[in-house]
Amino acid sequence: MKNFTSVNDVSNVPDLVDQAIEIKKNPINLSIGSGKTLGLLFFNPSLRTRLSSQKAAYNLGMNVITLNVDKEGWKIEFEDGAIMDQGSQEHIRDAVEVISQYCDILGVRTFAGLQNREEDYQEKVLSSFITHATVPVVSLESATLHPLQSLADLVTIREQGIVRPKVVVSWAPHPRALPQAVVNSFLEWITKTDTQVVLTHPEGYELSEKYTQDVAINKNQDQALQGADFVYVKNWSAYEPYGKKISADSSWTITKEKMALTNHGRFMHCLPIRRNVIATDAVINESLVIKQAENRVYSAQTVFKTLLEAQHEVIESH
Ligand SMILES: NCCC[C@H](NC(=O)CCC(=O)O)C(=O)O
Ligand SMILES: NC(=O)OP(=O)(O)O
Repeated sequence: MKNFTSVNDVSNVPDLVDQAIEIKKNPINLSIGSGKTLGLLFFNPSLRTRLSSQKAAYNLGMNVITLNVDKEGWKIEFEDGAIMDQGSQEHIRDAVEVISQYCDILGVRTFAGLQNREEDYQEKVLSSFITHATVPVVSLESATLHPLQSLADLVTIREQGIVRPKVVVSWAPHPRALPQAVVNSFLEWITKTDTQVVLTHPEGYELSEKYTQDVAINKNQDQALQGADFVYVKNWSAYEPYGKKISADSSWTITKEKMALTNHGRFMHCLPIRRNVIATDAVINESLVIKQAENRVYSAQTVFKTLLEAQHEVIESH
């Protein structure tokens, strides 16, 4: 593994899930990361990703340096060849080459701007990091994907021990327009496992075909929920017209009554969650959301360990 930015960086998804479950049993392994530094750069807010990545790094004996670029950094320029006589103060090329010297793994969080679909789906910011970094780059949620979350979600599902579960992925209402990253990513990871996946959303919330081609879609939420073992819920804004909120239909909120349609289904959400909008308190309080967040530590730790081991192999082979 060179970078960790999507499921395509992983050769065997079930194996990686197994590794995370093994690490969770015995998480402290201080030797592998001793003397190594994890750099974390945030262009957007975070609670779980920031803290679980730090905790994972500490479990491996690493040091951690963090910069909230949006609040504390210089204003970054992303255009090659830009004449920087306006607002931006530092070019991404210089920033990333400098940061690469300070760390052994570089994590980046950069949400979709939701203004320009092409720019977001080309992963303009994350791609600049990959181009200019001289160390492995880990996505801490990018414009279109959130692989550390998806790995933790697969660990959480596997821990329930259900053979070939039915996993229903449902849209739910939200007061703001949100990115498609979490749902895109979950779909590309869950379809690499032995599960039956059904996606449900209102008319107009179709995702990019890239992420839905192997997925059954049923736009009747009640029908989709029948027999579900897991109900993975997320709001996202429209892919077309891009980034727009086109419904606030509260009949899509997940309630106890909706969960009663499932096969004792377990509710899942990446957090943060708008309570009594996405789902009711009663549903969230009995859900897997806290376990998902717990598993973020072991998902990050598995990825950092894999990347550190790959670096050791390169050094030894020289
Ligand atoms: N990292 C987890 C999700 C992050 C982001 N949610 C948010 O921005 C929610 C903010 C709010 O509730 O206003 C998203 O949907 O991609
Ligand atoms: N689920 C998740 O990524 O949470 P944060 O945005 O708080 O990191």
